[in-house]
Amino acid sequence: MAVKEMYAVTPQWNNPALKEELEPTEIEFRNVGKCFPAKGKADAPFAIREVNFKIRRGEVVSIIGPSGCGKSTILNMGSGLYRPSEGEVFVGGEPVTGPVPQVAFMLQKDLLMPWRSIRRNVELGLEIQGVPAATRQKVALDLLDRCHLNGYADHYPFQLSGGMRQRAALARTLAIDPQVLFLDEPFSALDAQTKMILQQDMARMLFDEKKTALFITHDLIEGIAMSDRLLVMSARPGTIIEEISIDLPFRDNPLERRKLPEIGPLVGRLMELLQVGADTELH
Ligand SMILES: Nc1ncnc2c1ncn2[C@@H]1O[C@H](COP(=O)(O)OP(=O)(O)OP(=O)(O)O)[C@@H](O)[C@H]1O
Repeated sequence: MAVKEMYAVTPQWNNPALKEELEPTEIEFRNVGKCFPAKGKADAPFAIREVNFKIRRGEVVSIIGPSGCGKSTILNMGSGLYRPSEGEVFVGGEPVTGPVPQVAFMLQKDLLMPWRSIRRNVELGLEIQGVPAATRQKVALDLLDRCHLNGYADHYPFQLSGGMRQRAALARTLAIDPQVLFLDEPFSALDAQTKMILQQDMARMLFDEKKTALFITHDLIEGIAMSDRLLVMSARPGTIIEEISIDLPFRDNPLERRKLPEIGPLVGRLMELLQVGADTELH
């Protein structure tokens, strides 16, 4: 049975019409294109073209697509680091014309500062905002507790495992209390089990605090387990070729969602769209 047929009846827990009524649009890309002019070349090829999508407040949406199709470019435009060459980007209903304060980024590399303790790494964004030391410390310790790093506040990054460092990076990302999170493959450097545990923590926090997240992943099951919706992109110049609603329970519990029988057909559909194995002979 085709995936589209399987989900023809939209269940009550994830009725997009209901959500549309309740939640405003948080992120919108309207006909967005981006080209990067190369030195000495008159015409710059487009990296992405005619990218259109809307994300409502509290939704988690994953972008899946082949390497180089422009996923990070989309995140960089959403956070105001890059300007579109054509079209418009909106966050929180406002056009993005520079760095957006209510947005935070989390990357594959934790980028913790080696000379700062874990607590002082988490406090960094608040320090830049001029938040008093006592408040910063309270926020940081509370977040470290929620990220299961209780007792590691005075350690330095080199004393932590990869998974713990990424937990610290998550605490730092959440410290400024952003409404929107741009997550660029935050778990891809971790081993499979640590990755699943961190996905679980992240999913719970995003759900409990109704954060809006745009998430890049190459891991198809991770995208399905963590998201309300998937945006599937074509190869360069990247554009969105399909939107898939993940009408499954447990958006706050990816460990449970992974076990659902619907995951297999959804992975199959994504593999078809991404043409995984199409030009490879299997022996
Ligand atoms: N600052 C830049 N200057 C020039 N070209 C760039 C720049 N940033 C991205 N590109 C180009 O734009 C295209 C899309 O890059 P991007 O990093 O967004 O892809 P991606 O889908 O995130 O890739 P991957 O999955 O491999 O991380 C690539 O061809 C890349 O070389």
